[in-house]
Parts: sequence; structure tokens; C-alpha cells
Amino acid sequence: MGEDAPILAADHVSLRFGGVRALTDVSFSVNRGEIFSIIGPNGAGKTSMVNCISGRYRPTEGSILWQGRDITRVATNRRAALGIGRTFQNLALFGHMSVLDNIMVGRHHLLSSGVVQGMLWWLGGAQREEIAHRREVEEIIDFLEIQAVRKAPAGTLSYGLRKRVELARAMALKPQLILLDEPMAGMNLEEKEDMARFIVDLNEEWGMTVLMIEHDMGVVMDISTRVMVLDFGRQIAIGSPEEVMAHPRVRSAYLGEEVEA
Ligand SMILES: Nc1ncnc2c1ncn2[C@@H]1O[C@H](COP(=O)(O)OP(=O)(O)OP(=O)(O)O)[C@@H](O)[C@H]1O
Repeated sequence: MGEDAPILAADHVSLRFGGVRALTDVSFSVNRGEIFSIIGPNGAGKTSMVNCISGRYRPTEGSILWQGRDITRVATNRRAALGIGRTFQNLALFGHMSVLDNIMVGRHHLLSSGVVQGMLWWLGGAQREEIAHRREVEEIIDFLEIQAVRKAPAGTLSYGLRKRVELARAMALKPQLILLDEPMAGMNLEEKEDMARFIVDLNEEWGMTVLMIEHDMGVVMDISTRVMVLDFGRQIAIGSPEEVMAHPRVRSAYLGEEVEA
């Protein structure tokens, strides 16, 4: 277990909400070091899949494997402690708190996974760790080029900068795998280009494996190692961006083209 196994795998995952089949028998694996993207039309099951990985939803059938170990029944906060990080589309930043404090909060999220561990951490040299952690947070702030706003209340920032702070908060947990749910949504071209560069760099320089959902096909095809396409909860293609774009079912389902006879 461990080194040879994919960092993450979904094994025959199905998810139903009453009569709605959000996912049907989806299997795939993500290799360490990849930027792996999930695409597909609205309602295809992308968010459901990511929620199964983060632990927010439990698959009706099938399992989620982390480095070969079955984590289907592991709680969300434990998954974060294992090394699965994410940005939360709906978890807003604390508007009145500074950028720095918002990023530091990410760390406390990790510590809150156990009162006893938290106590031991505190008794066992918390201050030293706190200083080391602050240094890491400063590195992340430098990396994401948000030094100029580190003391600003998060609520005063532009949309693009807020998204960067959210990314910083996820990075502060030092995840091995980072889940990004539509990181470019609502961004202008320049903000998208910046975000794409940060994703590539956090992958290459910080060694984080990336799993993302993104609607912007240009960005997906540009930066992804591999792409999985979902449609009506089923996997219809998986492969390199070129392979996926050339796939007849992708062209018909996703790009609305007629499938040639
Ligand atoms: N909590 C829920 N309760 C009931 N149905 C749900 C729930 N979450 C998702 N669904 C349904 O599951 C299907 C897949 O939804 P999901 O949000 O995973 O798709 P998506 O590909 O992320 O779509 P979008 O691109 O619009 O975000 C949809 O039919 C959706 O209505």
C-alpha cells in the first residue's frame, strides 16, 4: 500500500438521491503529481463525485480509496487530516478578518479534528509550531502574490483576490491532493490566467496533486494531465486532453456535435 497505489481512486461509485441517479458506476484513479480534471454538462455529477471524495456524500455503492486504503467511511475532517484539501465554493471567507487570519484559520480546522490531539499539540510546543506555521503561511502569501493585502479585511477584496485567499487557506493545510471546484468561475480573463498559473505552480513547485472541476475548456485542455468526462452520472471518456477532445461521445454530449455515422 502507499507508494505504488494511485493517490486516489474511485471504484465503481454510484450515488442516488431518492430516484435521482447522480452517479452510476464511476471508476477512475488519479496518479500522484497529476492535474486531473472532471468535465461534463450541468447536472453530469461532477460536484457529486468531488463530494464523495471529500466525504460530504457517501456513495450508495462502491468505494473511495486513498493511496490504496478504503476511506469510504472516513469522516470529512479525518480526510482533511489524511491530506485531502479543498476550496469550498459556499464557505465564504470571514469578511471582517484579515487575509492573514483567514488563512491561519485553515490550520485550526485541521487541529479541531480531535480535542485530545489539540491539547497534546498545545502542551507539546504549540508556540514553536505556531511560529513555523506562520512562516509557511507567509510563503503561501508570497507565492499567491497577496502580500499587499495581507492585513486587509477579506471582505474588501476583489473577487479574483478572494478566490486566491481561499486557495491560500486550502494550501495552508498542506494537502497532498487539492480539490478545486470551478476555480475560474466568475473570473475575467486576466484573473483566469493568474489562477491557471497558480494551479500549475502549486502542482509543479509545491508537489500538490490537483483534482478539479472546471467549465472553462480552454483552461482545462491547457493545464490538465488527464481529463474525465461525465454525462448523466456516467463516465463517457477518460484520457489526455487530446484523446478526450477527439472522442465522438464527448463531441456529441459535451460540445453538442452530431456523432458521425
Ligand atoms: N443533495 C442533492 N439532493 C438531491 N439531488 C442532488 C443533490 N446533489 C446533486 N443532486 C442531483 O444529482 C445530479 C448531479 O448533480 P451535480 O451537482 O453532481 O452535477 P454537476 O455536474 O456538478 O452540475 P453543475 O455543472 O451544474 O454544477 C443532478 O441531477 C442533481 O440535481
